[in-house]
Amino acid sequence: MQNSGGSEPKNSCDIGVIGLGVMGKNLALNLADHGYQVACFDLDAKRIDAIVAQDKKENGAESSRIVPVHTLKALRSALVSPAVILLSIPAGKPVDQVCEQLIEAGINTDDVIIDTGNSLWSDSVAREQRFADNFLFFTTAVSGGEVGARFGPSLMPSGSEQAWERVGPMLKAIAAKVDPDTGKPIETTTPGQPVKDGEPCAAYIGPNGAGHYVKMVHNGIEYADMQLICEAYQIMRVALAMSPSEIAAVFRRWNQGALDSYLIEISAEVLDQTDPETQAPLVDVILDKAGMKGTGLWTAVSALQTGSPAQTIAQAVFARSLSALKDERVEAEKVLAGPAVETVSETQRETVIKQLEHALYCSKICAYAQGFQLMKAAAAEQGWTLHFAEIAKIWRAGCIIRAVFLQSISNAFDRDIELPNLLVDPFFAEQIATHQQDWRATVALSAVQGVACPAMMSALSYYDSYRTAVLPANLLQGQRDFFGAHTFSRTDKPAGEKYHIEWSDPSRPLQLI
Ligand SMILES: NC(=O)C1=CN([C@@H]2O[C@H](COP(=O)(O)OP(=O)(O)OC[C@H]3O[C@@H](n4cnc5c(N)ncnc54)[C@H](OP(=O)(O)O)[C@@H]3O)[C@@H](O)[C@H]2O)C=CC1
Ligand SMILES: O=C(CO)[C@H](O)[C@H](O)COP(=O)(O)O
Repeated sequence: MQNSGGSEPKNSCDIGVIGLGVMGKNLALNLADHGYQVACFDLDAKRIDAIVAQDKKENGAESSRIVPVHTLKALRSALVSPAVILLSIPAGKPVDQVCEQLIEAGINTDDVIIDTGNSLWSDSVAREQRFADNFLFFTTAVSGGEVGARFGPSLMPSGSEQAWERVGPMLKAIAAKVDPDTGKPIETTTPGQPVKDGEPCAAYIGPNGAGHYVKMVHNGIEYADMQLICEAYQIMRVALAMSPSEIAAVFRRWNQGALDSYLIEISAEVLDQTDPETQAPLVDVILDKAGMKGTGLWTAVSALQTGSPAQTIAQAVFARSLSALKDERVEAEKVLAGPAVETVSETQRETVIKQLEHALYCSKICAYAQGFQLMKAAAAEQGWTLHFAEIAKIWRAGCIIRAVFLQSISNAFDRDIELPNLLVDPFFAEQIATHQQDWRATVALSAVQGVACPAMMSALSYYDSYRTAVLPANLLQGQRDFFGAHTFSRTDKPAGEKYHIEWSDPSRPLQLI
């Protein structure tokens, strides 16, 4: 159905979209490219006009494939029954408000509302229960930013299987696609010519909450991946005295190998960009205060709550927090001493860059290992059955962390569905064994040079802790028992048996508690 923008048709649209911001507008156009009739609503009528205009322009047509609607009631009336409505609005209260307004607008109990925002996973669990008598609340977390939403995002759907049966074909259609033979993304950025073949980067994750949890961890990994790349940049910039464009060239080279990823690719683009106003490298005029919307923070909090070690992800969050203390850092630089060292000589440069490439790769393996370990812990806690090979597969294209490396992760979980940690998969264990000396040399160099690399260092400590059969937690347990009678288990007795030393008694007797 074509629409000139004036009429509000009845019962003909396949799907409605509420919220025509960065993501919603592009998801709607993506749906239209796949042949769905889309009714679009936003609080701001200008955004509704804008999507109609953009659609006409992209298609060189007189009329738009988008059906504009100006009230939620009109939106519901425009849709076939049972209806499917996709929300692309800020997470939190707005989602509850719009759900309430949809009830008032006459939504039916068998209509499906899909929240596509970065909602907190526990909110999604609560919403399904809260709205159970009103409609089917479903979610699909989306990754891929503006371009992903337009031409193929990675989707992490969750909710009732009944709703998934209905919305699955639509979500699979608009998702990014991967060549099943190579595992590589099949890309397009041409409006009206969507990729139809290939494996879709959309797979049912599980009950409500599971999809948003997986997306949250995706973002936590995204934070770590970005921070690790930034640390590699900083080491080259400070310790090797390289220019942004020289570093961009290194990233482009790395992008041909194991580090091949969207984030490396865009980092090179950013570093090569000149500021149109000053002609300086753009990176030098971007203020070094990192923003964040919260999903990485939620991941770190969840890791702490589930007792799942995800220090590299947490360090990436802290690195953003520390970056925000710009004024304090400027003052601290004037008074706090760093090491008195020369930058690395030009003759050493290539060796150090090779070591850095391997350090980044090993650290990245650890960040992903932490993310998957966290999802495993959460799945056990929540009773979800998460298919990790499938999750790695749907991250191969469309999303921000898309990378060649995800195929290796998927293979690892295919080899062993119960794999406790990616680090012990034979492929990854061998990769780290091969490259660990370079990783250690890089971390040592950064310490000697006084270049902060919190994520890389924490990843190495994670690796060294994880491979250590006896950690100093034995001394820690002794300390706890000393000051608080917190008891300890013994290596030579069943783990369930608790012991205490009567520390105040000079003879320090051992008691079985
Ligand atoms: N941007 C990104 O890269 C990604 C974003 N996301 C998530 O997707 C969601 C949308 O993000 P994004 O498109 O970037 O955000 P935008 O701010 O660009 O767009 C949000 C849209 O929602 C509309 N809106 C807000 N409140 C309401 C309401 N109560 N009723 C109806 N419409 C409302 C806004 O309307 P108006 O401004 O006209 O008032 C706006 O059009 C968020 O949850 C975000 O976290 C997920 C993945 C990637
Ligand atoms: O979900 C996303 C991509 O996957 C968003 O881009 C995300 O919001 C970015 O997070 P932040 O603003 O905290 O850096």
